[in-house]
Amino acid sequence: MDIVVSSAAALGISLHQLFRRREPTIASALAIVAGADAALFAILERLELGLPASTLVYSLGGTTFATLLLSIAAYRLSPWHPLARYPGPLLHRLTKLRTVYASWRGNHFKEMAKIHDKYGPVVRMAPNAISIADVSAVAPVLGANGLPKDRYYRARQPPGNGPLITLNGAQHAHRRRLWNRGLGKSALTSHTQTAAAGWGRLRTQFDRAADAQTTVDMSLWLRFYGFDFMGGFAFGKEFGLVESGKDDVKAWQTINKFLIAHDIIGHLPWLGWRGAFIPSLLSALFKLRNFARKCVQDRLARPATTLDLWYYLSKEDADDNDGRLTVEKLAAEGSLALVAGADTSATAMISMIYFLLTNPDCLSKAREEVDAAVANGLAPWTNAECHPALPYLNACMDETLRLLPVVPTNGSRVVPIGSGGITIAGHFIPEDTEVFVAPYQLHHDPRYFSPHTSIFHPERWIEDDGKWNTQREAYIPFSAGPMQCVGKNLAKIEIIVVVSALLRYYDMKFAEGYDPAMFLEHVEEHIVADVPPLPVVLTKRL
Ligand code: HEM
Repeated sequence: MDIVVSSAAALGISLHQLFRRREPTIASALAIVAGADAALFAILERLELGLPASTLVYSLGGTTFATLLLSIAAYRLSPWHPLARYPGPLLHRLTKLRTVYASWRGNHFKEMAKIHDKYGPVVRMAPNAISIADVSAVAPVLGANGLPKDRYYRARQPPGNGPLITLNGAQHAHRRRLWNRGLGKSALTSHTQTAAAGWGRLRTQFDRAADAQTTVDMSLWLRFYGFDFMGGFAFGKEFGLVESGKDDVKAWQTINKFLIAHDIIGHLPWLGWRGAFIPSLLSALFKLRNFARKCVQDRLARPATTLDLWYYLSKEDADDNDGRLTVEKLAAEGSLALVAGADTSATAMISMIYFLLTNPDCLSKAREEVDAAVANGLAPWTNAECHPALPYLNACMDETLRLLPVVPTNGSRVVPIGSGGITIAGHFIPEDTEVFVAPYQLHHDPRYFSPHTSIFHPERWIEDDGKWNTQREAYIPFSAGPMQCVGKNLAKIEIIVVVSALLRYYDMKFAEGYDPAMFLEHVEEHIVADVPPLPVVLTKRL
C-alpha cells in the first residue's frame, strides 16, 4: 500500500508543477489527472501488489487529488510564491473562491475597501491577483502602453466571437473604430433624440404618478428607461418597457444573472466559458445571447429607420464588404451594448437622484442652474449642445460617479507571460499576475479627494480656490486609456437629459417612512453596481 500512496502523492505534486505553469480548464484538469492515474494504475497492476482493482483505483484517485490540493495550498501560502511579499487575508491568498463568494454575495468592493484599509494600497486579493489602490498605477496598468486584458475577459466568451471589451491590441483598435463611428459627434445627435423621446415616454408615466400622488420606484423606472434607450440606440427599436410599465421580456433579471455568471466565470477561468456544470450560470449566459440574437434577427428584417449603433457596426452605409463583421460577431457586440450601456447609465441616474435628494442644497443649486438655462431658451432634455453650460449639474454627475462608481472594481489586466514582470507604483509585479486598479478604492482615498472624502460635495469639481484636493487622474469611473468606456459621452448625455428634466418638471421627495441610509447599505456589485429600490413621490412643478 505504501508504494501506492507514495507514487500517487508524487504524481499529485508533479501535476501541480504542470498546472502551475499554465492554468488548465476543469475539463482538461480532470482529464489529465484521470489519464495520469490510469497510467499509474497500469504500472502498479503489473507489480502484482495483491490489492483489489477498486481499492487501487480509489487510493490512487483520492491520494493524487488530496496531494495536488495540499501542494497547491502550501505553495500559495509559502514564502516561495512570487506574490508572497504582498499582504492580504489568509483565505484570499489561499483561494480565489473567497473572491467568488464575495462576488456572489455582491459585496466584493466593500470587502476590498476593508482589506485595503487594513493592509495598505497594494494587497494580494487572490492567490495570483493583486489590487493596487494608487493613482500611479492607472497609466501603467490601464494606459496606452498598459497591460493586456486576459483570462477575466477571455474566459467568459465562446472562442473567436469575443466582443470589443474582450479584445486587445490591433484587434481591439480595429473593432473600436467601428464603435467610435457609432458614437461620433453626428451619431450622438441622433442618439440624443432617442434619449429625448425616451424621456417623453417616461414623463407621461411620471405625470400620472404625480397626479395620483403614488410612490414611484425610481430604480425600476429608470432601469426601464435605460433598457428601452439601449434598444433604440443599438437596434433602432425600444423595447416598450416604459410604455407598458412592465418588464415583460425579463430584461433586468436576464442582465443581472448574466452579470453574476460573467463575474464568477471571470474569476474562475478554469470553469470555462460555459460555466462548466453549473446550470444557472449556463442558462444566464444563453438567455442573454438568445435575447440579443432575437434583437439581431428583428433588426436584420428591417432597414435602418434611425442611425442606430447597428447601422454603424454593420457598415450599412458602406458599399463594400471590407471589414464587415459576421452576424455572430455583430450579435456579440449587440449583447455587449445591452449589458454595458443599459444598466450602467440607469444606475448612474438612480444614484444621482439619491445623492441630490439626500443633499437638498445641492438639489436646489442644480435646479436653479437648469431653470436659468430654460430662461435662456435652452432645453437640456432635448439638446445636448447646451450640457456644458450646466457646470453644477455636471459636477453633481461627477461627484455621484466618484462616490458610487457604477463599475466599482472593474476587470483585471495581466502581466504578460514572458515579460519578466514589471514594476508598477514602485512594486515589482511578477509575470502572469492579475492586476486590479479599482475605481471605488481610488475614489474613496483621501490622498486624492479631500476634505470630506466620503461626502457628496459637487463643489470639489468646480471650485478652484485651493480648498479642495481633487486629483482628476484618480477619477476613473469609465476606466482609462484606449480601452476605457466607448459610451462615456453617450452616458453623460443620457444622464443630463433625464436628471435635468426631472429637476425641471418635478419636486421630488422620498416616500413616507423610507430610510435613505438603506440605499448605500444595500448596493451590491455584480460587475456593475446593483442599486436597491428608491421610492420617491413626485409633484408637478409646471
Ligand atoms: C454611467 C454609465 C457608464 C459607466 C460608468 C461605464 C463604465 C465603463 C467601464 C468602467 C468600462 C471598462 C470596463 C472594463 O475595462 O472591463 C466600460 C467599457 C465599455 N462601455 Fe461603458 N459605462 C457606461 C455607459 C456605457 C454606455 C451608455 C455604453 C454604450 C453602449 C457603454 C459601452 C461600453 C463598451 C462597449 C465598453 C468596452 C470598451 C472597450 O473595451 O473598448 N458604456 N464602461
